[in-house]
Amino acid sequence: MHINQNKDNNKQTVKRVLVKMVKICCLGAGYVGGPTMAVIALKCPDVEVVVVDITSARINAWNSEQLPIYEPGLDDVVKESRGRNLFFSTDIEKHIGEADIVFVSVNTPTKTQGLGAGKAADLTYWESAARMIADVAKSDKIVVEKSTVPVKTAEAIEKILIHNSKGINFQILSNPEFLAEGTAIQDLFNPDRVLIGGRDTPEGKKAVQTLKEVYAHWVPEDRILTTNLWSAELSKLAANAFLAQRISSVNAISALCEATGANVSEVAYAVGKDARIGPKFLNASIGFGGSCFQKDILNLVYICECNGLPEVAQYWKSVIQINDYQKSRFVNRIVSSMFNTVANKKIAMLGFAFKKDTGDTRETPAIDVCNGLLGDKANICIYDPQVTQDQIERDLAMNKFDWDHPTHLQPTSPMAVKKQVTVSSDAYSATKDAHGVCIVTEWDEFKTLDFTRIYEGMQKPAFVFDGRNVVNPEKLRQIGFIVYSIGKPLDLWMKDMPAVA
Ligand SMILES: NC(=O)c1ccc[n+]([C@@H]2O[C@H](COP(=O)([O-])OP(=O)(O)OC[C@H]3O[C@@H](n4cnc5c(N)ncnc54)[C@H](O)[C@@H]3O)[C@@H](O)[C@H]2O)c1
Ligand SMILES: O=c1ccn([C@@H]2O[C@H](COP(=O)(O)OP(=O)(O)O[C@H]3O[C@H](CO)[C@@H](O)[C@H](O)[C@H]3O)[C@@H](O)[C@H]2O)c(=O)[nH]1
Repeated sequence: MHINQNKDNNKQTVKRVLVKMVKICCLGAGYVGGPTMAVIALKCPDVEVVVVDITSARINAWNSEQLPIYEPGLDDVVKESRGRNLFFSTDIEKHIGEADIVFVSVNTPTKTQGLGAGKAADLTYWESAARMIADVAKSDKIVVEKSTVPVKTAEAIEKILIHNSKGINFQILSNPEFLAEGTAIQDLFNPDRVLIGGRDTPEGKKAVQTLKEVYAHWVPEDRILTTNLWSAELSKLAANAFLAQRISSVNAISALCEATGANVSEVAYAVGKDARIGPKFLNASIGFGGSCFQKDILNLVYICECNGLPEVAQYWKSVIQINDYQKSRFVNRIVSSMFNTVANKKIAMLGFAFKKDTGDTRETPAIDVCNGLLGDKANICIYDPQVTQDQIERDLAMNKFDWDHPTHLQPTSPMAVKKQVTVSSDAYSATKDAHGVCIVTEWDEFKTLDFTRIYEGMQKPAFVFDGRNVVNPEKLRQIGFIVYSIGKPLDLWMKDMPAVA
């Protein structure tokens, strides 16, 4: 028995040695590439994962104690695998050359110039990644679209690769990412689904199976969906459009709540109790932000227009129009409540990130609120627990859409950093001597602030404008504040004032 056991062990060892270690290279060490690859490395110790990037500062940060992005749980995941089977490098050519599977998770910003400007996806970074893969590849590769791209991008990428292939076989897969920032690690550990689109050929099916085996290390098989390439690409755009549409729907209702005395939290709760609708993603807010929703809907709108579907394009465009309306409605509430002027008044802004638990500020509604208030000559003092002063200053000096390019390629606007904006290291100093406080990010710590202390330090009348419904308006009114909460019955002070000037 002892001898047999040894034989079995030997057989397994031989089997292990014969199975070649799968090597993955990911182009793009950003919010998607970094966490996604860190989780693959953690869950698949038999796979070597190298994340590469053209921005060396980002790679240096991934190799340091201070990771380049803030994401709960990310530090532990990276520390567990880094140096074992997870590596971060700027040697792009070497690692593409050695990889079996190449993920491409580079920026796909909205075009700012030329055909489709303001709507279409800018595929410059994707195309240069594809050309680099074709240039340096010496063996067959599976190329995986991880970035969010227009439908039919795989076809274009395939053409670039095949026309430059030198006899190498490339299989293109679409494997869009559905993680949300702030919950990226739990989303990756326990995804609702993993979607893999591929060609319906024997080679295509084999490539799908290879990628499926990577995810099957920890994702139950029934959650790994396989489709054709175009369905996978379109599902990603459609999922984001549906999610954003829910927010615009509840935000549109929030305006009606304010006009009628209904309470948007009660309405959303009652509506969400319908099992067909469901309770999630119905929080009225100052408007959605983040690098994805607006960009991806604009991209969808452009694709509809290009396919001769103007009515469908208009339908999705209205989701963004309501979002813009919600942001300007918020600014107008602030200005009209404060005697129609905020000139030279200190307004404290609590939060700047586009949602809690992230330091990401891409397309954050805070930028629009700042610009709206600055247009009315306010002095703004900002506090966010995760966003640096440098980032805030860059955001306020940048032109729309420039934020979504690699950091070292971001054009800086000639506009000087605004003198009317200061940044504080805590909520109490930010609100000291302020006329009004606006809450733009739903950080948990804002729920437990000592508002009596804040009230005492402020100018009177003291206003709170809660764009995230994080404070209890009644409790704040008892302290003495005039309170505006999105979609909630209006303070007597605001009853007859116009919501939109
Ligand atoms: N952020 C999210 O939550 C999220 C979720 C799902 C999908 N996506 C999509 O994933 C893609 C990446 O998003 P992100 O948020 O990670 O962006 P990001 O800006 O954080 O990261 C992209 C990285 O790609 C690098 N890069 C650009 N061109 C390169 C090249 N040719 N070779 C190597 N590196 C290159 C950049 O330097 C940058 O570090 C986008 O298409 C986005 O829409 C994002
Ligand atoms: O009920 C809600 C839910 C969200 N938001 C806002 O909507 C924006 C986006 O939030 P969320 O979707 O949670 O974060 P993202 O990281 O932008 O994730 C979205 O965009 C990613 C990029 O494509 C997708 O992968 C995710 O599935 C999709 O949720 C933020 O400003 C939120 O504050 C609301 O206002 N109300």
